[in-house]
Amino acid sequence: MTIPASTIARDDAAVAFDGVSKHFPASGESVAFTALNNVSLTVARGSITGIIGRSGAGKSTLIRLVNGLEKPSSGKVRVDGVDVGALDEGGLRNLRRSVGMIFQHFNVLSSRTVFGNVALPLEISGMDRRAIEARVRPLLDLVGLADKHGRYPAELSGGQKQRIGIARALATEPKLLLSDEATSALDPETTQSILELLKRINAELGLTVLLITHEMEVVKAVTSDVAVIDKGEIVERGHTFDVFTHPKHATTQALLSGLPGSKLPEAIARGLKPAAAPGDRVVVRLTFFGAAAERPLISQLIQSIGAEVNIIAGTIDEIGGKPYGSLVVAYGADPETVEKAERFFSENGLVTEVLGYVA
Ligand SMILES: Nc1ncnc2c1ncn2[C@@H]1O[C@H](COP(=O)(O)OP(=O)(O)OP(=O)(O)O)[C@@H](O)[C@H]1O
Repeated sequence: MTIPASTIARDDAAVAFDGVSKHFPASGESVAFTALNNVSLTVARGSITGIIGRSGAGKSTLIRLVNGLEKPSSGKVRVDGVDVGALDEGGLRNLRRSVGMIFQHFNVLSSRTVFGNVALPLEISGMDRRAIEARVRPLLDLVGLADKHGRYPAELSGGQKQRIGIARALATEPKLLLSDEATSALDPETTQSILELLKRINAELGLTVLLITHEMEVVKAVTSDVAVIDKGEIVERGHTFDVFTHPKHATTQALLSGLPGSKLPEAIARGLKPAAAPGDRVVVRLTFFGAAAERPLISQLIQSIGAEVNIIAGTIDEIGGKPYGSLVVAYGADPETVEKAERFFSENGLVTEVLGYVA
């Protein structure tokens, strides 16, 4: 049964998009464009929710609707139950204080120290000096910049600049943090440390995080829930573990194929054939989760089919804290072996995908 988005209780939703479309009218040289088409989506309070899509899919437009930088052409965006499109200037100012945002290029002010950058939104809101000190110091501790409070951004690394961005976003004690490709300009190691920080903030402060990204690695590392956006439409959504282990839409499958560990060795990929000739071997990807990840599956498979099994590629990983494995194996493509193997896979609850055949 499908529950219409409009009847879902709002209480658990930090953000709710209800049939949201966004059309940009033609102007000058550019033709009219529909950036979002009838998007319905809820972001659960306390979750880290990822929205992933390719360049131009509509991610930034979606996130800009949340803090009122854009208004929907139709439909409603609610933050904490409040209809963003109906807010006046004062309402929008209040909303933006309760919604923090971090950016790909950090957007820190080079003329201000680390402390001065984090203090800025509080100065603007008219907070007195002592209260600002009391608010900013613990935030610098939280993001690991306490010893850098008097430094200027030019003296800091990209990861440290993003830590300023995060502390500044948290200064007004928001309930929701929006992250617009916040790790896209960082190297993989720094990305991991920033993602760890976001996870800690989510757990310790109970802050809801809505992040947009084009990187599946980011979604895998940090989110509990994910929505896949393609050409302005949500094409798949769910718990991150479920979407990663059973991707249904071609866009999700394509985005996942870029993850390290999911690729076949080049030499094998080149030699794959779509149909078997006599004596060929079938190449199969096995995906296993939870308890299956801890069993000696390959030795059991060899016993069951009574034939040789080659291991071609394999990866063990964690998605949303749950173990997950992917193994590519090859065995005889003769009907008897294939039937025994399929029986073994179904008895053991393994998800399988035939990738092709090799000589
Ligand atoms: N103000 C605007 N006027 C006209 N078209 C726009 C406007 N803003 C965005 N678009 C178009 O809407 C589409 C979605 O843009 P958006 O920036 O939301 O995509 P995105 O998924 O965030 O992409 P990227 O990852 O490249 O930033 C794009 O084709 C873009 O050209």
